[in-house]
Amino acid sequence: MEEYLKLIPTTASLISAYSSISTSLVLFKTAYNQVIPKQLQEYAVSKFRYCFSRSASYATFIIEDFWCGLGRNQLYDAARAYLSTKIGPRNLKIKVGKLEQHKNVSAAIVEGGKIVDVFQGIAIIWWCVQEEQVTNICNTKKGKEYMMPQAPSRSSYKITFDNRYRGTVQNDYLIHVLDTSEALTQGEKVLKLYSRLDRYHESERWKSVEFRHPATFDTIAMDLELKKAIVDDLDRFLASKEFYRRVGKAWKRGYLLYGPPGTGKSSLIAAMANYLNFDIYDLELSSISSSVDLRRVLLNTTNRSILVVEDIDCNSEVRNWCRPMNEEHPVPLNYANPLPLSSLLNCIDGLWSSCGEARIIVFTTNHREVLDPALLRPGRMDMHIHMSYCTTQGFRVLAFNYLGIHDHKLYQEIDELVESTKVTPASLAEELMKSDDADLALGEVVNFLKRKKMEEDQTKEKNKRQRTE
Ligand SMILES: Nc1ncnc2c1ncn2[C@@H]1O[C@H](COP(=O)(O)OP(=O)(O)OP(=O)(O)O)[C@@H](O)[C@H]1O
Repeated sequence: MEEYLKLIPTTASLISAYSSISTSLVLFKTAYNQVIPKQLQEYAVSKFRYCFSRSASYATFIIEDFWCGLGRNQLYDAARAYLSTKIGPRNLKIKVGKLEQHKNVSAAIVEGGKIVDVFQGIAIIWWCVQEEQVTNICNTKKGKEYMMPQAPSRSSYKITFDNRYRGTVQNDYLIHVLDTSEALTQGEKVLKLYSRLDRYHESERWKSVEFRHPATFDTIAMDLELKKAIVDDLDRFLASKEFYRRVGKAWKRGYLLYGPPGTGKSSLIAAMANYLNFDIYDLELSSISSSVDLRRVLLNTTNRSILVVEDIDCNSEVRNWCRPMNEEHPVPLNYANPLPLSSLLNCIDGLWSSCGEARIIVFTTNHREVLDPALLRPGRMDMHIHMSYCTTQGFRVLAFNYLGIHDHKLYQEIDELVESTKVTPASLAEELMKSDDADLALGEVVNFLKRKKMEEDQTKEKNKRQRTE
């Protein structure tokens, strides 16, 4: 035992060993700095780093705001939301702000800022990078300076990590970032309405504005059974991801809305978008110059969105989708290089079958009867929705929207008039808006309907006379 005790160093001997080691280190450092030239020192350090980096090499992923010029990079947006939760006291300089729809102030890292995240024991370093805007000042032959147009500045995130964990980062960590950001932003989504400039402006990208249309299925005045059928169809479609995957079809649904102007086609699209929480892409076909352009435009739309092509019977590019001219609906043909219907539908089928996410396309027309049967064929547009003149059920919905009433003594008279005239919900909505007082507003509706009925009766009488003459 005594033998073993002798081997344990005393406190005094430990202190003396510590002081001699630290003195030697200081002496070594001084000698190293004084004797070894600076260049040689840097060479030694770089060699040391090289040896070290061979055992642990670092990989870098770059996440740009736009993905290969094709569209917005979802991962970039997700990273921004994700990183806002990772900001800590070490981030001395951060950006702060608040959107109208958010309850709290949000934070974001500044350009050049760094965040260290740990996932399954792997350290992942994030950098926020912003490419400088390039302003080129050029000289003309006459010596005058002029500014070249500025390229828009691009933002990106850079992540660095030990390359040995590349698979985990690529397959698990980035999915974790996407999932976390989705959970964080759930319920905060502000719908967007995207549109494009015409083909003469160099605008490849969609421009968006916030979409805050108040229409919902509750406020749409239409046949109740038809309304229920649309809602059920949308629900079934959303729940059928597995079905579409199994049968190898693009997870998309097409709706053709037809009916006279002012019957609520645009309102129904807005109600669908609000119900599904989908953005809207308003595609003006006259802005498309070729099939290649169409492809690029469609690639730039995001998943879970509604692509709308309004008034397809009026659109010059699709007039060849219409039957030849007839007296009632003069539709001139012979447009130069119109975009064939098949191009649009094939392009949609081809592109959307690989996106794996729900997409909806809506065509609207005031004249379904002039459309090419190819568009009306089953399988092209899944559901044809007739937006009709106002019905008595529809009027009840409108009256509740505008006056907040379920019943009124004038309803019986209004019902009879509505059933015997062709009035659009838009024109009735206009009458209802004339007063907040239900008696006055409904009085205006009765007068309007009586006038309408008289006009219609007169027209019928005139037509009858013309036919007998
Ligand atoms: N079915 C409806 N239910 C509720 N409101 C309606 C309905 N139809 C029309 N309206 C009212 O009339 C306005 C115009 O209707 P909307 O633009 O939706 O009709 P539309 O059929 O798309 O017309 P157009 O063919 O001219 O584009 C709407 O803003 C809304 O206030």
